[in-house]
Amino acid sequence: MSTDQAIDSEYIEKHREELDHPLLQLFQRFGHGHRRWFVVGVLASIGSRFFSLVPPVLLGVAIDALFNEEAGFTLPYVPQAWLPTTEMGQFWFVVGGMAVAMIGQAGLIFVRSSTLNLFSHRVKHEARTATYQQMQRLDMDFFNEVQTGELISILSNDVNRLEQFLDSMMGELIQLIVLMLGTAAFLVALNPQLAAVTMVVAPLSAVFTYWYMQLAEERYADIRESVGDLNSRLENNLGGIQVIKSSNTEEYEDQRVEDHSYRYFKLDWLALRLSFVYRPGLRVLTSLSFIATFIVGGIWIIQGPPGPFSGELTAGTLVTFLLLTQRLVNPLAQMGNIVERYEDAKASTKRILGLMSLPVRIKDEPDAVDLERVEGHVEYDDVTFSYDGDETVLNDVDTDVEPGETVGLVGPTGAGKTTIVKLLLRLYDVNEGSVRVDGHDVRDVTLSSLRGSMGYVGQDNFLFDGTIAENVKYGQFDASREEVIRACKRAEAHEFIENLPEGYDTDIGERGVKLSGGQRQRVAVARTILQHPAIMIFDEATSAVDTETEMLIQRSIDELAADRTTFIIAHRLSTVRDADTILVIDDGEIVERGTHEDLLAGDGLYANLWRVQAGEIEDLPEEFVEQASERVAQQALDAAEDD
Ligand SMILES: Nc1ncnc2c1ncn2[C@@H]1O[C@H](COP(=O)(O)OP(=O)(O)OP(=O)(O)O)[C@@H](O)[C@H]1O
Repeated sequence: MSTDQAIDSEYIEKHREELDHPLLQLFQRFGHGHRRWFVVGVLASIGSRFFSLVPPVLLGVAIDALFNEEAGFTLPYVPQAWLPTTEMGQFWFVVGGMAVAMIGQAGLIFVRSSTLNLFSHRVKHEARTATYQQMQRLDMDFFNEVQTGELISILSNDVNRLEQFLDSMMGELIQLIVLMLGTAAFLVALNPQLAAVTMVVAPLSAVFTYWYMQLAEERYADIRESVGDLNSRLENNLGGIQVIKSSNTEEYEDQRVEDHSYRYFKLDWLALRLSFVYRPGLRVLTSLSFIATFIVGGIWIIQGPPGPFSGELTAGTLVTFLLLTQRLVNPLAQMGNIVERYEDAKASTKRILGLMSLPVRIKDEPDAVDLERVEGHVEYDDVTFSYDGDETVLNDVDTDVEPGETVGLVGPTGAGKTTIVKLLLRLYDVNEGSVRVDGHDVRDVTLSSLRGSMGYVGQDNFLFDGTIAENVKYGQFDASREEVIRACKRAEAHEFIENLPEGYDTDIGERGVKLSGGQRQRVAVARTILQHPAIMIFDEATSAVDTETEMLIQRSIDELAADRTTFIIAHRLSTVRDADTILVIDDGEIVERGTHEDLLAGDGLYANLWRVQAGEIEDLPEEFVEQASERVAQQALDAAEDD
C-alpha cells in the first residue's frame, strides 16, 4: 500500500484487512526471543499426552492377557524381549507402568503449564509495550482520525483477548493436536481396520470446523470493532461530562451509549449463536465415532469380522478403543471453544498488528543531524500545506525570523496561525517549500533535538495527575527544587503555589482539575521555562484567563521573549502589540507584516481588527464587515458538517 496515502479510517481498515496470518506474525515478532519456552512446553505437552494414553492401553492388554487369557502379553511399539514372562511379573509391570505414566503425566503437566504460560505472558507483555511505543510515534494524522477510546480498546481489550487465548487455549490446542495424533497412532497399532471406523468422522469434523471458522472470522472482527466504538463513545462522554450536564443532554447520551452497547450485544449474540450450532454439532460427530466403533467392534466379537473386515478382535482391544475414543470426545467438543477463542484472538491481533505496521512518516531521516546550540533563526520558505491533501491551509508562507526576535501571529479564526507553528515543531511536514531552523531544514534534523529546542504553551495545557512540582519538572526530571521554584517565580506562579495547602507538593488531580484555568496556564509556562528552550511558542496562551492573570502571564512572556526567538499567537491584539514583527494571516496567507504602528498606518485587516477590539465598530469599512460575516457563516457551516 502506498505510504503517501492519507492515514484515514479507510486506510487503517484496509491495512488491517490485508494482514495475512496475524497470529503467526505476532509470534514471529514477539515470541522469537522466547522460543525455548515454547519448544519445552510443546515437548512437555506431547510427553504428558503420551503418558495419559498409556493406562488404557495397559488395561486392555491386562484384560486380554491376564484376566481373560485370550491373547499374549504384547504392547504396541514395545519389543517383546523387554516384557516380563511370568503372569505376576506382567501384572506388576502393568501396575508399575500405570503408576509411572500417572506420575510422569503430573510432572509434565507442571512443566507444560509453566513454560507455555511464561511464553504467552512474555509475548503479551512485549506486544502491549511495543504497541504503545509505536502508537506514541505515529503521525498526528493518525490521532486526528482515530478516537482515544478506540486506542485504549486496542491496548487493553485486544491485548487481553490475546492473553486469554495465549494463556489457556493455545496450550489446549497443542494438547488436543498431540492427543489426536497420539490416539490415532495407538489405535492404528492396535487394529488398523477398527481405527479406520473410529476415525472416519475426522474429515467430517475438519470440514465442519472449517465452515465454522469462515463464518466466525468476520463476526469476531465486527465484534472487536464495535467494542472500540463503544469505548470511544464512553471516553468521549466521560471527557465531556460537564457539557452533557450543562446542556441537559443526559437522555440523548443515554440513548447513544445504549445504541452502541446494543450493537455490541447483537454482534456478540450472532457469534454466540453460531457457536451454539458448532459445539453440539462437533459433539454429535465425536459421539457417532464412539457408537460406530462400538457397533462394528461388538458385532466383530460376537459374530466374527463383519463385511470387509478380517482378523481377530479381542474384548480388551475393544475396551482400549472405546476408552481412547471416549477420551477424545470431551477435548474435541472443547475444540469449539478453542476455535472461538482463536478467531477472537485473530481479530484482536489484526487490530494490534494493524497499528504496529502503520507507516510513521514524521521520523528521523537516516542521516539526520542533531541541532546544537540553537540560536533561533527561523525561516519559512514558500511553505504550502494541507492536512488531508485536499484543501490548502497554508499558501506560500514566507518569512524570516532573526534570533531573539518576537513575532506576533494574528488573524481571523481558522486562518492558519496554529498550523504555522505546528510545522515548526514538525508535527506535520510541509507539502511544498521548507521550514528551517538555524539554516537546517526541519526534516534533516533529529526530532528530539528539534522539539527539545522549543517550548510550546497552548491555550489548554495538559497537566498530569500528580503534584505541582512533578508537573513543572515534567521533561526535566533531574531539576532541583530550587530550579523549579525559580521557574515558577518567573512564570508568576510561585505565590499562588505557596498559598496551596501543601505548596509545591499539592496534588492537582486528573488533568489538573483542582487548579483554575489561569493557574494551570502558569504551571505550564513554568514547565516550559525550566526547559530553557531557544524558541518559545505561545499559542493563545492568555486567551482563557481573566485580565489580571493575563497581565501576570504577559509579564512572564515578555521576560522570556527578551532573550530568545518567540512566536506569540493571539486574538487579543494588545498581547502582540510590542512584538518586533506582526504577521497578519488570512485564509492561509500572510497578508500584512510590520510593527503595530506600521500596520495601523497601513489601514488594512490589522487596523480593522484593532478597531474592533477598541470598540470602534462604526468606523469599520463595509467590506470588512461583510467578510467577517461570511467567515462566521462558513465556520457555522464547517461545524455543522463536522457534527
Ligand atoms: N488536524 C486538522 N485536520 C484537518 N484540518 C485542520 C486540522 N487542524 C486545523 N485544520 C484546519 O486548518 C485551518 C487552519 O487551522 P488553524 O488551527 O491553523 O487556524 P488558526 O488560525 O490557528 O485558528 P484559531 O485562531 O481559531 O486557533 C482551519 O480551516 C482548520 O479547520
